[in-house]
Amino acid sequence: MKVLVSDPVADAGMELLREAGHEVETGYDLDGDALLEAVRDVNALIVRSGTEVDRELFEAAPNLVIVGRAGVGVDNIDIDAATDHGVIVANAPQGNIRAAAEHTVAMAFAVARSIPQAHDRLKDGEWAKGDYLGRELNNKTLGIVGLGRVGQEVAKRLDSFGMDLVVFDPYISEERAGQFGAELVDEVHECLERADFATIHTPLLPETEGMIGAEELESLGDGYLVNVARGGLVDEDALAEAVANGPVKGAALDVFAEEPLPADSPLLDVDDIVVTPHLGASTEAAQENVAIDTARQVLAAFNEEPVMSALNAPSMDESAFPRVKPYIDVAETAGRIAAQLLGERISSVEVHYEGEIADEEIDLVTASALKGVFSQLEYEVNAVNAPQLAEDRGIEVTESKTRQTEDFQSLVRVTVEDGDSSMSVEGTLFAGDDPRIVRIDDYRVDARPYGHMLVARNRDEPGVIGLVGTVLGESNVNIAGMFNARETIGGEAITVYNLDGPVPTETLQRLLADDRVIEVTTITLDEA
Ligand SMILES: NC(=O)C1=CN([C@@H]2O[C@H](COP(=O)(O)OP(=O)(O)OC[C@H]3O[C@@H](n4cnc5c(N)ncnc54)[C@H](O)[C@@H]3O)[C@@H](O)[C@H]2O)C=CC1
Ligand SMILES: O=C(O)C(=O)COP(=O)(O)O
Repeated sequence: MKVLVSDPVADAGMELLREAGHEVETGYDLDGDALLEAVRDVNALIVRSGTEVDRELFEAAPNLVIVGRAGVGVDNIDIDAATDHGVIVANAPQGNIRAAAEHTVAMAFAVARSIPQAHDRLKDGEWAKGDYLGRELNNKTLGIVGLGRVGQEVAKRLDSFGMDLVVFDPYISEERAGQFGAELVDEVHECLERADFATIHTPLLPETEGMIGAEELESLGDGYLVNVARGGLVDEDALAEAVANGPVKGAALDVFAEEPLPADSPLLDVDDIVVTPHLGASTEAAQENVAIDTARQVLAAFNEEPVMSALNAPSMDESAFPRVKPYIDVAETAGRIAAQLLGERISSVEVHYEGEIADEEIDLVTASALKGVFSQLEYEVNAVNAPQLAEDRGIEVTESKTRQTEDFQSLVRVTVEDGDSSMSVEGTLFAGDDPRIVRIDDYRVDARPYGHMLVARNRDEPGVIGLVGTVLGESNVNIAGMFNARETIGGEAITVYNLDGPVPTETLQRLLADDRVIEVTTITLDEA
């Protein structure tokens, strides 16, 4: 497989990919058409915050399986576009959070003690001791906006520096905040009003964009703002104004709405605004961590294993995967057969689980059943985009589970419906890993799902199987195996054939010309 790394990532990650036999190329200066050209034949793209991964890029990269973000923030990646194209987006949500938290603490001290300003003047030969009277963090209140992974690490560190902690985060509980010695408040304004130092740690989302504007800075008053999260969270013009002319005392920023920060940014003109060029994650340890984590996600995607930190695809516990994996294939096959047999547009899909499989995480199995159902569509469907596709088309998807089972250790049943008609297909595993289709509609069968198959519904009369054998034989289609099941003697029967090749359309027409044959459907699956 081919991997393009378009932002600088530690060697440890690239080594892992190379050791696994993959081709890894770097292209740190690529953008525009050069980037689109470079992704044309790649299977994975690894980025940090520097690469804009937009819809156009996904359109230009037909072989892309995964975009790995060697870090936390994915605001530079169009995840909806990735999902539409069936591409996994995975980040590395743990490896750099301590680095980001330490940088936050460093920035708070830097601005409160004017370290960069004093440093510059001393380097210029000036002993400006009398010009700086800083503020201590000790005994002050820290307002944390967003108590997620980084926010929590910051809370732990600054709590131990003697700060009182107030948190605004609408998605966490009071108990959770309490575990970090913090008080949860309901309004961002209250958090900022009480804060001597405010620090932001939310993702950049449409809902959080510009969340700290002129009014919020007014609430902060004579305090300091630290932003090591994302530039777009803060109105930069309002901040420059609030620090230059009051009321805000100072700000320390690692991130900017536009990066690199344009030279004419008003932030650069204000002395009490301390800036760093997005260095929060730039430590040796953090870079090694996220590079390795990202490479592992890419390898998992290449191996069709669950991608643990996928943001747009179902995942599961690594230890459970070996138990669930065979059912992923069974569900896809059952979905594929059910949809092909129904042969109409589909308004709902139900995936039912019985037996031991009912105890497992089955999101990936259901996604795979949907992939099977949609496999006849003209474009590439996979477990990443199939659930989205169902939603986009207004197809209702339901799951049901029961621990009880009649005959098999575990069973997956996929039922597709459109209005009055429906079709159910049940699959299981014999001897732990041998996939079998054990029911089609109301018929119990025992069919091996692979290669070219023919499912015939016919009247249960003598000679029909002979007819099918003769007609297939005359078309030079060899029967590799077959299973016949019937409702009642003389009623309807269903026969499933495994064939060595495809059935020509005229052969199907010849079969249908016999009035004992009610319906014939060909199904194409992967070879065994
Ligand atoms: N400067 C740098 O190099 C780095 C920056 N980051 C950035 O730091 C930020 C935080 O990262 P993590 O803590 O890992 O993310 P996280 O997802 O663990 O935590 C985010 C927190 O924000 C909260 N939140 C969401 N919407 C909110 C709202 N409207 N108001 C208040 N809180 C809200 C969530 O409930 C969650 O607790 C991200 O923007 C990330 O990209 C992360 C690492 C390095
Ligand atoms: O992980 C994050 O969210 C970061 O902001 C780090 O960004 P970077 O990988 O240094 O471009």
